[in-house]
Amino acid sequence: MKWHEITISTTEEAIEMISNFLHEMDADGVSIEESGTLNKQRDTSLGQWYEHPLNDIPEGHAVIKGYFSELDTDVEALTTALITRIDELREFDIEPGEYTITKAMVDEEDWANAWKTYFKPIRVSERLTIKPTWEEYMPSPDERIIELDPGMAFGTGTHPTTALCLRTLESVIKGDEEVIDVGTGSGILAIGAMLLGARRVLALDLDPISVTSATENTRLNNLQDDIQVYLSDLLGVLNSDQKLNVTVPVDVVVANILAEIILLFIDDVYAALKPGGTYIASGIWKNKEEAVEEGLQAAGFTIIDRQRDQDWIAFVAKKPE
Ligand SMILES: C[S@@+](CC[C@H](N)C(=O)[O-])C[C@H]1O[C@@H](n2cnc3c(N)ncnc32)[C@H](O)[C@@H]1O
Repeated sequence: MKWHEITISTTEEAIEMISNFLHEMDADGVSIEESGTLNKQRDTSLGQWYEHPLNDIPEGHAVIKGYFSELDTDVEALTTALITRIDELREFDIEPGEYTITKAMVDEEDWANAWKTYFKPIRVSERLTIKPTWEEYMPSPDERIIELDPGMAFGTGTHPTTALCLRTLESVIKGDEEVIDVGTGSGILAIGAMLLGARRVLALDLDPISVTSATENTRLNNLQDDIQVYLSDLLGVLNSDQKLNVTVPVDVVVANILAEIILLFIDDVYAALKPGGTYIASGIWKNKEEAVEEGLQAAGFTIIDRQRDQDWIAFVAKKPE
């Protein structure tokens, strides 16, 4: 099936109103891309999580796209109505700038895959490179390749929190560890841990789309015998009678989840680790740094390192021997 894609290049301040207009005009889908800055503070009050692809949109600008069925859309009438409504924004002190509107026809397939344009091989740490499955790449002899098709799941490696975890795993994994990856998303950290020398990884996520994606990526990297992917709310699966591929307590737990969630289950992580085990806690925006630091210490952990990327922090904490 084909779709009309209406693209509006405008200012950031006009995003909310223009995307509302598109919804009111019965768009079947609306996508918003802002400038490639990755460090903006976002509303995470409902647990929302944002991953922006890098792009070439200037700071303060945005590109909004609305998708309308080719079957029942009068695209000329729709564009005229849209221009009228955008021009009216100035009366409400919202400046859409010198906006442009362009129209195109796209296949459903193109629409679902548009984000892939920005996802290129990226060397994320000394030894690890993330390679989208559809890209050609010749690694150097010391590089280990994470083959990835994240689909709708989080975890392309372009987000600072993922990169922080992979770099930290590189210093923590010495060989033969059993690891639990909580909130595995695309499975990227589980795969990274295996490539760095871990023996086995239990990869958990609450979201069925992530479980499917992580399972597929595990297969793409030929690690299906070493990584077990489960649908689990945090460490919930450890309390079930499910047969697991790791023996709890384990050597390493890694979690790249929002600070609010990290704080919820620190005691469970502590219990799931061997004495001397390591907890890599990431996904922490700078305004929650102190709270997580206090939470880790209150649970009994010793903080041995903290890494930063932009305004994000990853803690490396040890359970005493
Ligand atoms: C920021 S993404 C991290 C993905 C990947 N590990 C990475 O580092 O790029 C957070 C993941 O945690 C999962 N998640 C959120 N709450 C969860 C919960 N209560 N239990 C398990 N997974 C959860 C989300 O579905 C999402 O896949």
